[in-house]
Amino acid sequence: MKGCNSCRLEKGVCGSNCSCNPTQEGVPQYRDEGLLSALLANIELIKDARKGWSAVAAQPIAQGKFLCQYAGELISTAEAKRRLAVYDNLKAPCTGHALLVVREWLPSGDACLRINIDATRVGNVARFFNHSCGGGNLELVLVRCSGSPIPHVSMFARRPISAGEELTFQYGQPSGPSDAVQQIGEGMSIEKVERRACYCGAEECLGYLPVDSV
Ligand SMILES: C[S@@+](CC[C@H](N)C(=O)[O-])C[C@H]1O[C@@H](n2cnc3c(N)ncnc32)[C@H](O)[C@@H]1O
Repeated sequence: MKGCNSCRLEKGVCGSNCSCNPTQEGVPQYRDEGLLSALLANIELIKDARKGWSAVAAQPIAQGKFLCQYAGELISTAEAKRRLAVYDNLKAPCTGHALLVVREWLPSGDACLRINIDATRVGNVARFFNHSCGGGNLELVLVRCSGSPIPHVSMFARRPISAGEELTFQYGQPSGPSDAVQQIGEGMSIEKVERRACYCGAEECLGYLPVDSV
């Protein structure tokens, strides 16, 4: 199926929000949600042959420094499931979706708030942060501003980061009790989900990207 020239998704997925510009093929296109211009002074985008676009620190970043929020379309779980099914069926090079699913668990571990943020077409620089099986150098913190029931997914440096280091975090990490792992969705077995090779290079690398939870 012929995909959109810019966001690389199939035409049906590439909707009215898409900022595709066929004349700039190869340049990642997305709608800047405000923080990007300030961040670009400190973060560079480079293209890796196997991982696609990667964000790299242009100068040292102190431990604990706030980098950005994970911006994107806040969508329902039903819509997230629909999109993930489409994304999972895309063949290379149409592989780089950026739909983040975060769960905020109650302390009891009995229930959670599921937050689905799709930065595939609309987002900020966070959509270029790749996965590391070793935990990466960024951590996601759920920050709730007064009056808002939905927390912001905020990204901080979890250790000092050197200039030239790629900015990564661990995809698929639960936010809550350690046994509250993400589940493969009902009716799906791990064999039915195409595993994508991971090239994070961490010692702990499992060889595959975490499977998106549906
Ligand atoms: C949120 S996007 C990150 C930016 C992406 N590299 C791009 O070019 O748009 C997530 C996608 O990047 C790729 N990716 C991220 N981390 C990776 C890794 N460790 N190894 C291989 N591919 C990776 C996968 O295609 C994944 O679906």
